[in-house]
Amino acid sequence: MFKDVNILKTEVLSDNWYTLRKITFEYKKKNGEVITQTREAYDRGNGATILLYNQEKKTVILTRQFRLPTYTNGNQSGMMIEACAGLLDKDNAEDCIRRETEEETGYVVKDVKKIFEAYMSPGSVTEILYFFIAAYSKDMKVSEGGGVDHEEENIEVLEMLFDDALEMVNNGEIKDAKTIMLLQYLRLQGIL
Ligand SMILES: Nc1nc2c(ncn2[C@@H]2O[C@H](COP(=O)(O)OP(=O)(O)O[C@H]3O[C@H](CO)[C@@H](O)[C@H](O)[C@@H]3O)[C@@H](O)[C@H]2O)c(=O)[nH]1
Ligand SMILES: [Mg+2]
Repeated sequence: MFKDVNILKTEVLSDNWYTLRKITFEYKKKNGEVITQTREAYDRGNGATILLYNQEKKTVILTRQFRLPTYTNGNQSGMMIEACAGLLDKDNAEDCIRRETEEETGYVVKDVKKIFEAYMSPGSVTEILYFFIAAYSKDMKVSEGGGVDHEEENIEVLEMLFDDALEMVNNGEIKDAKTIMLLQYLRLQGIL
């Protein structure tokens, strides 16, 4: 029986660091007509991201790092202010985000709360991103953070007032989608 979607052919166009596939498929439209389409899909795995917040100090922890793709598309310095995030290895999203939090920010947080998940670029990138928040305090800081040396991550850790971060969304200094979603979530929920 023909389903609404039927994959006919998958070609790997590139599998250097991540995988770019060209997929030809049949798709049944609402009116019953079956059409054949080809689409490219970039598979870089799935990811997790977290916003650390402190309700007493009214602060959040963010990171700053060079992001080459943005440099090629209008971001003059290539630097991006982002919530801590990382790609899932074989571990689940919560274990991954705890590990990334320690590696990138130097904090070992206690309770992490999953708030939602989202496809960040559904027309071209397969990735689903798992979103978390966690309270942080000074005593949870165990190291400088900054990322893993062998992965050549050069990550700066920023602690800033939540209101300043929201203002940076308004004035365009923060332009990363996951970070904007997390900051807005904290305000919408009345957490900060
Ligand atoms: N050598 C090499 N390294 C790469 C390449 N592509 C990425 N990397 C490096 O691989 C590391 C991956 O680090 P993670 O912390 O695991 O992932 P991330 O790049 O921070 O990903 C997070 O942010 C992305 C962008 O917002 C998200 O898409 C992703 O889900 C996740 O949240 C980074 O140091 C990155 O520079 C490549 O083509 N070659
Ligand atoms: Mg990262």
